[in-house]
Amino acid sequence: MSDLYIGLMSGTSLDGIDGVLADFSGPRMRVPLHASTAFAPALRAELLALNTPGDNELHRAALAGNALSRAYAEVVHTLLQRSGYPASAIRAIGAHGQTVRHRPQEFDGMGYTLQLGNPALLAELTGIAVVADLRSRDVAAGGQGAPLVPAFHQGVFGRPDETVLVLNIGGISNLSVLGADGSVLGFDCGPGNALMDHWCQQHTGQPFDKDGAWAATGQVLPDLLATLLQEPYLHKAPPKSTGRDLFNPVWLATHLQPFAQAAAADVQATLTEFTASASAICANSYLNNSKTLAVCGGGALNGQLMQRLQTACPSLQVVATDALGLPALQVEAAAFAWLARQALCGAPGNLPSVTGAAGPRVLGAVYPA
Ligand SMILES: Nc1ncnc2c1ncn2[C@@H]1O[C@H](COP(=O)(O)OP(=O)(O)OP(=O)(O)O)[C@@H](O)[C@H]1O
Ligand SMILES: CC(=O)N[C@H]1[C@@H]2OC[C@@H](O2)[C@@H](O)[C@@H]1O[C@H](C)C(=O)O
Repeated sequence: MSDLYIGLMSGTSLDGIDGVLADFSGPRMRVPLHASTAFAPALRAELLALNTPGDNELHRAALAGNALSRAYAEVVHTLLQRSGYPASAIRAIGAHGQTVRHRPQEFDGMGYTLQLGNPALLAELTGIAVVADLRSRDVAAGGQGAPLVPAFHQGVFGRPDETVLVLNIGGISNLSVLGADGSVLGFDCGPGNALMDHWCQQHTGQPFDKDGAWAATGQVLPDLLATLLQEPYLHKAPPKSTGRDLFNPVWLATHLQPFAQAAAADVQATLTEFTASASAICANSYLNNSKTLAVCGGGALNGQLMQRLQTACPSLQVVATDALGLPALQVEAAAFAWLARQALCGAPGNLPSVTGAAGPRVLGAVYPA
């Protein structure tokens, strides 16, 4: 009998939505289908704006949540149409929502993490149960609420004979350290594509630097790189998580002030090197006996970034997760299908060894079909 879930992810890159159909009926999860859609420009602009305090936020956040859920529903309908399955064949949708604030333990040890979306509307539009708000319970238990994917990474990429390192490079980058003994560590390394995307958009009008081709035309600026690498977050011990609350255009502009005369392509080359270095520092700190650094997220499609990462991690073979059986752009959405399944099974989704929560917790709120 099939055991089908849909996972939907729209992450900190704010590029759009990835959705997968995931089948858990066999001994190994399978992903028979992947669909993605870019955000409509107006929705993207509003979600981006809602990342920083502004006027009339509650109203605007609610409307943006509705628009996001409609876009999520379109991805679900595409997956159903292409697969031929009726809505009734899907047990649940794991819907991440759009993170617009992430301040897990900032305020007297109890903060919040906020993912916009309207899961009730998504359930209504699709006729499928929705599991949403997958981070708050971990935060309530004293955890970071992120990253959540390491437990899923362990199930899919973990090996009994060597430590496997998995690096997700989305808007923010996060590392999972999958021990041969089943132990799992994980934390956010720092910026992923967010800073490179911003600079590229500002100077070329393109939303991202395709294959890192623009960065490849520039020279890394050593003084700027050294300044960026001084960011205190990079030197904090885990558990830790971050987001656009820290790595945003204001942060970048502040660090760039003394380099106002620098050529834009050199800054892009330096941001690419910085992104690779911030992740490589993490990977190189947890080598154990690992041979492979498996990269997922859109960063895996940036050839220049992958090359810089390989140079910065000489003892590891840097590959996209495609080589390990799950394409780079499907991993996060598949993780949210898995998290929805955990919720319906009443099983924990978090790992206290990763998030620092007081214990394992069943994550998410369920909106029945
Ligand atoms: N061909 C490509 N060349 C260079 N960069 C690419 C390419 N394709 C995608 N990207 C980068 O990947 C980003 C999207 O990655 P992804 O979908 O993993 O982000 P996300 O879901 O927002 O991630 P997260 O939730 O982990 O922050 C784009 O914004 C872009 O920077
Ligand atoms: C709060 C939040 O949305 N965090 C995201 C973000 O994007 C990458 C990194 O920062 C990671 O911590 C997390 O996403 C993945 C899916 C996670 O929870 O594992």
